Amino acid sequence: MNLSTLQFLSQSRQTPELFDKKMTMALGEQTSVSIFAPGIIQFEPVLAQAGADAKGNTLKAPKSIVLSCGIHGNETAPIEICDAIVQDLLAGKLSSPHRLLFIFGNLPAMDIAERFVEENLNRLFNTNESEENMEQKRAQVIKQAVAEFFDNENKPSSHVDTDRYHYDLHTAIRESKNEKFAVYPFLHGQAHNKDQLRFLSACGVNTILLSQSPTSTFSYYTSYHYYSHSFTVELGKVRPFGENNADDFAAVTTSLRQLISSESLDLPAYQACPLEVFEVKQVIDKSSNDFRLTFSDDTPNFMDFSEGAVLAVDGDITYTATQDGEAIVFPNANVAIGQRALLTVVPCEL
Ligand SMILES: O=C(O)CCC(=O)N[C@@H](CCC(=O)O)C(=O)O
Ligand SMILES: [Zn+2]
Repeated sequence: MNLSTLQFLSQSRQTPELFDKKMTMALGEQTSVSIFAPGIIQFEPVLAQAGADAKGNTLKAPKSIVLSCGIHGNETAPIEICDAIVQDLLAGKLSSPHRLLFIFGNLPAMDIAERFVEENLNRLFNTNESEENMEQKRAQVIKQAVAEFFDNENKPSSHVDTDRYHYDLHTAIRESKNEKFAVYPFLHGQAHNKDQLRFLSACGVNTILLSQSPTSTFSYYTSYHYYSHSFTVELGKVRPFGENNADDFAAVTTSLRQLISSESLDLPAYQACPLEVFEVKQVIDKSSNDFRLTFSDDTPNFMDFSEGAVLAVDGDITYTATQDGEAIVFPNANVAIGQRALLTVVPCEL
């Protein structure tokens, strides 16, 4: 296989059978490339594997960085950003001192421009190992690739001393008052990392939601099992392939490329970052086909409500805002029964 002419994403979508077996190849003299499966590719610096440069000097340990996109097939902007980065790495236009794993999540859903084919892939990152449909099978393949990449024999002892990173890139169904935002998965009492928020701010992501409980999302999975600095990052609104405005993604594209290509980053001070932090107040699951939201489909994420305002009705159950300023995020009445249909958030201090 000629890596310099490989069109990794488009060939993964068009001829996935090419990548059915794991393969490892050299990319020039500096980089080893492993393809785990269609849409899953790793880049690893050869010298870093040996731990020393040509003169025998010990090298700084490389970061291990996972960039995932297309976990929802119609969230195209992150897919386009990661596709361009992978193409530049393969063509030798970009190089990295770090270990990189790119995951293009739901390839069949990309082809039909849908969030998923049979089941929401971002609700399958838990201990369940069923393989009854395409998304369940894909979740197992992704989990296996991540396990090999992070290699828990060398697991850090906490989130404090980790050099593992996972940015799961998405776009949202609705407009958002705060256009770019990130979900910081529940850390089970460990401290939130301000350097990570500085990096997200450099990406143009200045709104952070602190999750308060375990979830079955990909970012919670890597955070919990591998102690990576993990985030679900929402970069804007869902649009079809080719309809994303590159200017809207310039800061995140530049910052991700710097993260990949530099030993260390020059980030603004935490105090200088215009961050707004929220904590999740209510996680509202749909429990019946009678579930409905009380606000219109064009109500944006982060619209806030007064205490007592009715947000959703589910048969006999009425969900209301519990305090003034409680805001809605990810409202979706069309989810499967048992799944999250709405989050509410309130401002908080880190
Ligand atoms: O806009 C929406 O309603 C959904 C956008 C999206 O896919 N969000 C993620 C968030 C995952 C998390 O909470 O960490 C999802 O719902 O899977
Ligand atoms: Zn998504």
